[in-house]
Amino acid sequence: MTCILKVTDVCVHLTTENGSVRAVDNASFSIKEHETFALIGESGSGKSVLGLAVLRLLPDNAIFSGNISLDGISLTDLSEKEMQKIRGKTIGSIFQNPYLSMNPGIRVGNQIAEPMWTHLGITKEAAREKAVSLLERFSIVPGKTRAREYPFQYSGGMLQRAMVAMGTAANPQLIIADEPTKGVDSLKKQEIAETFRRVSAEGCAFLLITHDIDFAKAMANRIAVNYCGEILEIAPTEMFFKEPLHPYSRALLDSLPERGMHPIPGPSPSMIEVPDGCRFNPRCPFADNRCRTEKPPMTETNGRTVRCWKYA
Ligand SMILES: Nc1ncnc2c1ncn2[C@@H]1O[C@H](COP(=O)(O)OP(=O)(O)OP(=O)(O)O)[C@@H](O)[C@H]1O
Ligand code: NI
Repeated sequence: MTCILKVTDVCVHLTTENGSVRAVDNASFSIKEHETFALIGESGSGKSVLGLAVLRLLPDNAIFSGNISLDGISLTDLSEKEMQKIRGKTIGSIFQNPYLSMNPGIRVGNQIAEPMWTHLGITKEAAREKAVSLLERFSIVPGKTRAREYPFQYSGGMLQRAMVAMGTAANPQLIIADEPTKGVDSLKKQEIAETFRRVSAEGCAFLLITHDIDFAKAMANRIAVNYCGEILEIAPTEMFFKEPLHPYSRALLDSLPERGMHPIPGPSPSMIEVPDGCRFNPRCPFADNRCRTEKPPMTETNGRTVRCWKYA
């Protein structure tokens, strides 16, 4: 299967008064066509920054290095104007808060139609018609009436679905969904899962950023575990949940309620003064001298990739 997204050795450091925040370091992974790839890990570990790096929407204080290519085109070399064509067309994005992502003063139908007339080169009229059918596809009925309504007239779940409709309007090849289930109840979560599956069945790949591990488990083909700005393990979902290899992955799963809710010992590390060697070493029960001084490489082992000296 061909890769749709290829992220190679990406680093994003954010300059602040207190020093440089190492939000993303040496991130490398690729997402295949039709694949859902989930990036999980604790709050502040750099997941969203990595998603923004792919969209080239990093804040002004960000220092970026590395390469990101989409379908063979290096996004890092594109001008902002070229990048705008990619955003919303080839890459769709869905952010956690539908109230923030949707413009309160524009009719929902027009918001969904907009990426189609700007990116697909169809008339506004045709785009509006397509928006109506998209709404109906996501069970927002009757589409014609609903399209003329404003976001405040929608329930939270409907807005979430409308947002997915908007993110998928221009038939993107990849969707970046950042915390799509944050603050939604389990019924709505199921609805989101269903809409994602529908879009995925049509061939769209997903970069799913979430700390909802159950949602990642239900949706993803592969899981990447992020810790303190680094990816520590990438594994096929089933393998990962059956036998996580990295000590942090294990600790993360053991901290889940269904696995006994064992907290991970020790505090989360600073993102500015990051630990030497393996970033997890201060909290790792297996850490030895080398773990404290030398950074482990990403190593292929048993069908997955792990950044740990135990497997190097
Ligand atoms: N504009 C910014 N300037 C400085 N630091 C920032 C900026 N944006 C994010 N950060 C820092 O970068 C780090 C990574 O943040 P990020 O939002 O990517 O984490 P996350 O894994 O998505 O967390 P969450 O699960 O809470 O969304 C954090 O330490 C955060 O405080
Ligand atoms: Ni985030």
